[in-house]
Amino acid sequence: MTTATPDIHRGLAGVVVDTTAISTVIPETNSLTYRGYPVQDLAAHRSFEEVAHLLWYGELPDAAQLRDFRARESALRPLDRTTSELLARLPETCHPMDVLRTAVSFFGAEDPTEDDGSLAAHRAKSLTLLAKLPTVVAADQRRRRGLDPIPPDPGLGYAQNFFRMCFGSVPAPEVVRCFEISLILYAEHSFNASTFTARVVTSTLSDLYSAVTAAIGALKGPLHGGANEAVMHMLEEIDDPQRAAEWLDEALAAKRKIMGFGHRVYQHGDSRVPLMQTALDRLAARTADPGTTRLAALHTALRDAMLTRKDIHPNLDYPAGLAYHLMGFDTPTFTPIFVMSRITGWTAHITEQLAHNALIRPLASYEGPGERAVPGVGG
Ligand SMILES: CC(=O)SCCNC(=O)CCNC(=O)[C@H](O)C(C)(C)COP(=O)(O)OP(=O)(O)OC[C@H]1O[C@@H](n2cnc3c(N)ncnc32)[C@H](O)[C@@H]1OP(=O)(O)O
Ligand SMILES: O=C([O-])CC(=O)C(=O)O
Repeated sequence: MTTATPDIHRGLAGVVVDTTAISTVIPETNSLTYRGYPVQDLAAHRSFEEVAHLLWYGELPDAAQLRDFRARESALRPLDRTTSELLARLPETCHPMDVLRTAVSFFGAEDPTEDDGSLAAHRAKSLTLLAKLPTVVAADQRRRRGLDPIPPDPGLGYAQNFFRMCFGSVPAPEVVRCFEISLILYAEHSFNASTFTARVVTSTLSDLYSAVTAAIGALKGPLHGGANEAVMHMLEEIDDPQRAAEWLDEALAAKRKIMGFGHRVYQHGDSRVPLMQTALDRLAARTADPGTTRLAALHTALRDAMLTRKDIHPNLDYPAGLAYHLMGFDTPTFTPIFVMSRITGWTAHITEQLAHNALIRPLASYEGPGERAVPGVGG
């Protein structure tokens, strides 16, 4: 008897596994919409809080809804003492993504409604994570700099408060705006690896904290969210704009993946890059510092060389990585900032998965040894 060889979809490339009403990526036109709205228009004209509301509730908030959303979010920002003490005890040798993963896992252990799968409970947990994650990220960056945490300020917006908790002050509005644009662009991207991870965990009817903890693990990798940090390490390694092309030739000859380039879904450029690049250019233009000018020149030179040699375009991590550096964040803080944003998309997907759940469990084509006897067993 012959059995037909099944089609293998390694990496699930091109496989449509479910429907979603949250966002759509249209690779043919390089476009991305959240609940139908073009992400570029949202990023240019709306706040991150408004976009979070849109992703969770399906509509942009009116003025009263936004006031209520902001009040509830800002009230949830402080960490309790136990969490602060626990996180302060984690080794500084671990990556800040490990701290964040541990924090979410601990929030789950502390939450008395952990097993309440209602929509209201899910929304409350999602808001709690949105509010508390920046407090964790900022405290961890300060700890690594030998500084005490700065408590959240409920009078400040999400982005402004994060800057204040990190650095003790809020930068110029153009800098905050650039950061907010990055948060909006990072918020949601359909069935990417970390979101799909969250959906897989949710599909077993596990809890929201477990799904988010797993998603953080998936985002950490350099082929996914970890690339925004890897971009900065790469720029530091190349160092000189004049060396960009030569470095690239050597890296490609060595079969290295060039961080911040390429995308599973977009073949002709990431829809979010032009807006983020413009925001980055504005940020770089704010200073005459020679180090910034050099980094910006190197960033452009590497992008141009990659396009000439491979016709592979930058993804969002390429401009976002350098933008976060210019804003003053430490490189290991970049991917945790991505988490602070993508938590909105993850939790929207967790809710959607639960609303029409099917256990996610694909098949594999076996290619190991044929059936054989365990030594010493049988005749
Ligand atoms: C927010 C995000 O998560 S966006 C993604 C962030 N990740 C990165 O920037 C890491 C670098 N990029 C990559 O590794 C890839 O482009 C991915 C993982 C993002 C997408 O990968 P896939 O869809 O699986 O495509 P795959 O890796 O098979 O690439 C297809 C071809 O383009 C090449 N390619 C794609 N991206 C790159 C890159 N960044 N550097 C060098 N070559 C690349 C591959 O080597 C491959 O060439 P081949 O057919 O000659 O073997
Ligand atoms: O969609 C993907 O594969 C990666 C991702 O999360 C993004 O680009 O924002």
